[in-house]
Amino acid sequence: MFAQKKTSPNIQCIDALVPRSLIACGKGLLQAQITEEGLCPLRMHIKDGCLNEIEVIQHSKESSLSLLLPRLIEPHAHIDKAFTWKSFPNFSGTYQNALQANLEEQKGRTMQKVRDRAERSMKLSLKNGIRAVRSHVDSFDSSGQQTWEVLKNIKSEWEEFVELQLVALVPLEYWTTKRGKDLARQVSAEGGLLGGVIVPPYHKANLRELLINFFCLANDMGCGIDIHVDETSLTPGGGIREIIYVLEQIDLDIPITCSHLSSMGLLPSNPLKLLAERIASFNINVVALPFTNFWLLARSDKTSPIRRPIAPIKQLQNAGVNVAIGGDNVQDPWYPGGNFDPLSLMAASMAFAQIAPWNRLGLSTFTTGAARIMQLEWDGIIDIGCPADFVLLDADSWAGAMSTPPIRKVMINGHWIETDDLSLKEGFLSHA
Ligand SMILES: O=c1cc[nH]c(=O)[nH]1
Repeated sequence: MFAQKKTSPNIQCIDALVPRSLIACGKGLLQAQITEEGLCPLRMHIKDGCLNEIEVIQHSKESSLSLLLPRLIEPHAHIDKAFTWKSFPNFSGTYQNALQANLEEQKGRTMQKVRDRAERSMKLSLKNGIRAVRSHVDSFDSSGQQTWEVLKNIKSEWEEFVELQLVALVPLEYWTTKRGKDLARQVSAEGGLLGGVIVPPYHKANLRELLINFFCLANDMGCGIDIHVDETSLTPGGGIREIIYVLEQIDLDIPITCSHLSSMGLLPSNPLKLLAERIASFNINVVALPFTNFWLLARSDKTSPIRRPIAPIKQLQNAGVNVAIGGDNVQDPWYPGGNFDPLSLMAASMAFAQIAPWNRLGLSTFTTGAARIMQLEWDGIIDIGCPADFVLLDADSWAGAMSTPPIRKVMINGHWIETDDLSLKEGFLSHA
């Protein structure tokens, strides 16, 4: 099924269907066919780890080509607690019980346990076609220090294969303490981001003070911010309004990402539009997290929820906000499913949020939008000179790719990766 060949010792070609919305506008590509799903049949010439030439090819209904994408991005994960569901389940599925089980799990954390979970997360990410992961890290006190230490090592061990960004996740109050400030210095030195949580009840005066302290600390340290905001169905948009109130008082020179923004989706359309415009005016990025939100929020024992709290992805995009979609928790007290599979997340997002990958803005939530949030070196646009960093799917249409998570091959800098046996990292790169 996968069509590849070598045309000379160091040039190889892949004939594939490539999303039109990810191809830089090359004059030579204007005559390329475009399928009804927005896919162009192209011959990709790869040399010295980069895309060297893009050639238009003919494609008929009978000839079957595979779908080729830039490797994808996980902009919001928790690899330190992934796979803890078995020991710390949360059968009630409530936010409160998730938090309680999470805190229980932290008490018995060892460095080995964190390493095992993180390695499993990174292996799955690589195998499933992910090139970068941003993980929030429970960073409170001494267990947090140990977790951070392990993940710092994992980050450098994996850098050749998957870029790992780390966000220190602590209560906002922690950033006012001496320990918090020491942690911020450490995170800054290690190139990480500062994080936190804002959920109701919102005590405005106190929250504003905490936010000013947090923003100024991050700014002084030169650290980006990625904060859990409004993961709730109560007081719609209450936390993000306070963030904006504070941002109006201070000047910041750091990137800001708000993850979740779930309750904002419950606002009526006019206030929602105005709030989205204010979010855009402060260049705040948003990461929507449908799996965890649909599982935890708007719960009641006897009714199935009809109105679902989730970031209003399309309204935010229409207002000019950069939005990505993340997988969030994987098999932990916050969500029992998930597998670091971006294709499964894409398929679920079709149902959760009517996000279609043949739509440019829809696809951007997994590709260019997510790359911008993580400030990755490559924006994910397929162009001459871009890295040959691809995932090739055993599917010849978007519908096929979304119906069952497809078998896939992963290429990094022009080399196919052997992902069948992920026990040894050294064995990943196939130089054949
Ligand atoms: O792990 C966490 C922590 C907060 N909120 C989540 O959804 N997951």
